[in-house]
Amino acid sequence: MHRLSGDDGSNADVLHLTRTISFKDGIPLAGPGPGYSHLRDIPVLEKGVLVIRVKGESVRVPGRWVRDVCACPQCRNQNTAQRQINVFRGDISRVTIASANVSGWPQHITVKFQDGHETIVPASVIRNRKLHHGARQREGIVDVATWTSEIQEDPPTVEYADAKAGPGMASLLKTIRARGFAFVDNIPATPEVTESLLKSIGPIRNTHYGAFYDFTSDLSSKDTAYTSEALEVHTDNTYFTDPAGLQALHLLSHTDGTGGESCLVDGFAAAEQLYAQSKGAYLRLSDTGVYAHASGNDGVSIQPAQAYPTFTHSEQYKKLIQVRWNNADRAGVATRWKQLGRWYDAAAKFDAILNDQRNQYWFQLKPGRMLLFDNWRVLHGRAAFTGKRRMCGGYINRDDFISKFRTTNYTREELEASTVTG
Ligand SMILES: C[N+](C)(C)CCCC[C@H](N)C(=O)O
Ligand SMILES: O=C(O)CCC(=O)C(=O)O
Repeated sequence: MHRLSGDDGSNADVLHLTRTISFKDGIPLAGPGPGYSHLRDIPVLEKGVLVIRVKGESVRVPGRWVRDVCACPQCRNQNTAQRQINVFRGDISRVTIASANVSGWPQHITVKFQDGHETIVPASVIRNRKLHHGARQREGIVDVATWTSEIQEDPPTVEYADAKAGPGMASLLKTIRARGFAFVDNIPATPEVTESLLKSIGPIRNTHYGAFYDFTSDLSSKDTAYTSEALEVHTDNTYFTDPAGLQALHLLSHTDGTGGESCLVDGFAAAEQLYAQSKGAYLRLSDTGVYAHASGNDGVSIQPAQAYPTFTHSEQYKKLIQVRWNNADRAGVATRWKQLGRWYDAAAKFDAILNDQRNQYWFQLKPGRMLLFDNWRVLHGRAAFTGKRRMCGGYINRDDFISKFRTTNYTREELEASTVTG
């Protein structure tokens, strides 16, 4: 068991995600037992809190969880299956349950919130909340310089003419390692040149969106990126076991309309702020796995190999190496019922930091200025827009990104010294 100091200073046992795998006849039997298949008792409402009985124990269900899992058209995009609400802020974060209708049990319960919103919670959703249960060269470590909105004064920028190869490419990738992103200026505003530059860094990852992407708001892929809606800041690919390391966005055109401004937040800076604000919350987001999904496209139902925490640390260097955060694509929190409320409290703190304008860098992308950012660190979002907006770019694997950084910034001897003996 991994003991955490809870926000209220209490010792909270948080089941560490490392599972005990016992081998029987060579067949690995992994993980904890079945979910709440024994959930027979009808949930009851006690003073506005839904209470279920699990293994004879009364468990309080966080109201935010009930709303968070609401699958009605208002709360969940019926085309993309993505969440369209944010239970961490605003009125919705404070709503309590007014009544619960259990006439549909054991199939479902219908919960009515104080704001009048009704949520049908299938019993399967409750049951299925199973307990899911060396060197600097080698890792391409550089001194990380975190930033907040002041980065707008002097955003990291490299000229395309320099970035194409050699020292310019080394400088571009070192800048991204240190700051989390860089603009490539005066790049020809064509998909061909954009793709070529990306390929000079590493292979473009092929996903269910295709490889090099050139998209607009036509829902050609069932994801809200393919709409004209606002996107709150997020990291991409939280539904992949291995989210892309680099993401490129190059606006090719935007006609007959306005909006679509881009926003970046340094996830490492936000994590630092959370740690300073509440170590308990930071640790909670470091030790609680979160599932994510990509389910909109026909024939696509992607989930990561396991639930990964919001903050991942290098076991070797005890450094924060990855931030994973996507409110729309989140699919479930792998923790006990009794810890769920604390996760939501910690997540709400982190969401507030991300949503603090002092941490947000807003700018308008334009043709000829490509954005390249570290998708393991920097969150990105956009404002809603009107008109025709065409964006292109691509994903590059984390390992390919670090590989190119290393091979352009270190000599072969340094690399061999750190790779073989580090
Ligand atoms: C970049 N491209 C437009 C191809 C896909 C965007 C996918 C966005 C997805 N919700 C995620 O967060 O990963
Ligand atoms: O359209 C944009 O500006 C960004 C879309 C987005 O967030 C993404 O492609 O991941």
